[in-house]
Amino acid sequence: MPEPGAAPRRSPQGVPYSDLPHIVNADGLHLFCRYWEPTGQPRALVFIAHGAGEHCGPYDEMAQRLKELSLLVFAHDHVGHGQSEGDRMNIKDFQIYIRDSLQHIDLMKSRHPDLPVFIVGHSMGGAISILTACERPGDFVGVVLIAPLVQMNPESATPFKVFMAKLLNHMLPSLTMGSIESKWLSRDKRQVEAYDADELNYHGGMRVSFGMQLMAAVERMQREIPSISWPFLLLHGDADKLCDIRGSRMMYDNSLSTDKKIKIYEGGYHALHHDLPEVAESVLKELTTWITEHIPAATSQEAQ
Ligand SMILES: O=C1N[C@]2(CO1)C[C@H](C(=O)N1CCC(COc3ccc(F)cc3Cl)CC1)C2
Repeated sequence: MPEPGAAPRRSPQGVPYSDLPHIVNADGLHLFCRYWEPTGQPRALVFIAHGAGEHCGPYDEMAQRLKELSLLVFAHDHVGHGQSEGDRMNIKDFQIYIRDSLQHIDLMKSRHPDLPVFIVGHSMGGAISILTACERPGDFVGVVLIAPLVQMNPESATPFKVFMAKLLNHMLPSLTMGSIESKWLSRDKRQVEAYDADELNYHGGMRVSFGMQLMAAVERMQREIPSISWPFLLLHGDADKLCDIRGSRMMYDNSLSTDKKIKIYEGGYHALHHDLPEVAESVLKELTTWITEHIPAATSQEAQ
């Protein structure tokens, strides 16, 4: 409980967290949460991990489709994103995103101990999803990855640029590099315009220190992927300029998982779930079908 008489903690947009669904992370930061709860008995829990600079609001359509299938969907804005506290798109350790995701997942599991759990992650949220599932390999029935950040884009991360980023990180960690070029998110101009107009997205430059945390996460995934054995679905566009498709191909080829599927979208841009309408619809169908097919059949006592 807050100190008596203390000013209420407010979101970056000035809304008291007492008026918003939220959790408080291990560092005392308030994270804004969203929940999509089906009317009847839920069949599974689905955690959605959003990407860098965005927030969990744009996943509403996806979450509604999952809710219609009696799945209980939940998400939060990562530290420093959207309506959560924290320096905008800045993190001292990528592990914080994973720790917070596990905190929220554990909270929902405590409320629904008998439900299977899935994770859906996009881009940096895909990296968070992969590393979260690696920390708890037995906890998740399946992981769905939409254009996950697995490998650096070799054009933008040449050895020279990586060397310079590491050097700059020691000298000027708060120096900003370029911002996320929204034109590469989607071939649908309306989606790009919506992204650019969304004030909950971060449109500033990416700090060198944040880039370093992303690189560290990429290096950690390279080490973890050969021991991955949990089920996953990979969806990636082959015209993705923000997260190279070679990362998804490498994960598919080098993981131990026997239950894995990769679907490549010819000409698809980065945010496939917000790409051309026919692609976005296909992604929703692939994702909802894969998840429902992976919900374990009810055991005899559950069926009664
Ligand atoms: O619909 C959506 N998708 C979003 C936004 O809105 C795209 C964004 C997202 O998460 N990424 C796209 C950019 C990428 C940059 O990567 C780096 C940059 C510097 C560096 F030094 C090392 C790396 Cl790895 C990270 C992943 C989420």
